[in-house]
Amino acid sequence: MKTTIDKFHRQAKQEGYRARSAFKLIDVERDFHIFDGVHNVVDLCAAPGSWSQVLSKTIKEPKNIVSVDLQDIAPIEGVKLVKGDITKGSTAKEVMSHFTDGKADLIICDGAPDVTGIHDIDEANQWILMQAAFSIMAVVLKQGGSFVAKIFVENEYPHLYFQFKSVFESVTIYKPESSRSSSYEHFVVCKGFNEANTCLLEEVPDNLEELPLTKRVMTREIESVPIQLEL
Ligand SMILES: C[S@@+](CC[C@H](N)C(=O)[O-])C[C@H]1O[C@@H](n2cnc3c(N)ncnc32)[C@H](O)[C@@H]1O
Repeated sequence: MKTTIDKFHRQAKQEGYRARSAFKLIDVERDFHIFDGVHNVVDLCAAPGSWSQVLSKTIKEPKNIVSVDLQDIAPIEGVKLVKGDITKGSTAKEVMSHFTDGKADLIICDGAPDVTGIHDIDEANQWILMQAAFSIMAVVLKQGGSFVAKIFVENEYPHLYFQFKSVFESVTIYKPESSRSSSYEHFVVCKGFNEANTCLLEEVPDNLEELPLTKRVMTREIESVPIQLEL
């Protein structure tokens, strides 16, 4: 396992990426072709910026890449930087202000909250972050678009699959080769967004945390929904 960690870390340095996470997005692209025909992208929770570096190198002109994080991100060629909290509706509105002629083709989110060390709290915080990304996706993604988000809460995968499958043609829960096998992290890779039934930007409250969590609305029957795991 150490060899694998070293390999991606070393490769990131050699190729000028700010973090080894770059290879997780490269793995997703290799296996799902999420960049095909894509020009407008939102990278949520983007600092220090290795996913945005991959986008900057790979997405073809004319491109519009908007990257958001609570923390500052050092400039990346061709990338617009937004400093903001993705749990705030005002951030969704600011992201949209960068798309003057339409919406995004692709939204990606590698969000990870500050770790408290208390497992249940850490899981709940990651879930809230992923749900915030889903809310932004629902107003910013265009019909037919794709969405990729990091997930941690294994017990919630069936709920999550049901939630995403209601608005996407295909949903896969995926473990990239470059993701440490010791980490619980997976990525939900969704393609073919159907924007019918999603809300309008004007309906988004400034604080998304005021909305009830989808997790609490789900019932146990939903746990029988089959999920596609690619481990
Ligand atoms: C694993 S890092 C992302 C790495 C990035 N994909 C890359 O390749 O460089 C997780 C990021 O989530 C950000 N984050 C956590 N909570 C956030 C929030 N509420 N709004 C925006 N960003 C958040 C953190 O600041 C951190 O930079």
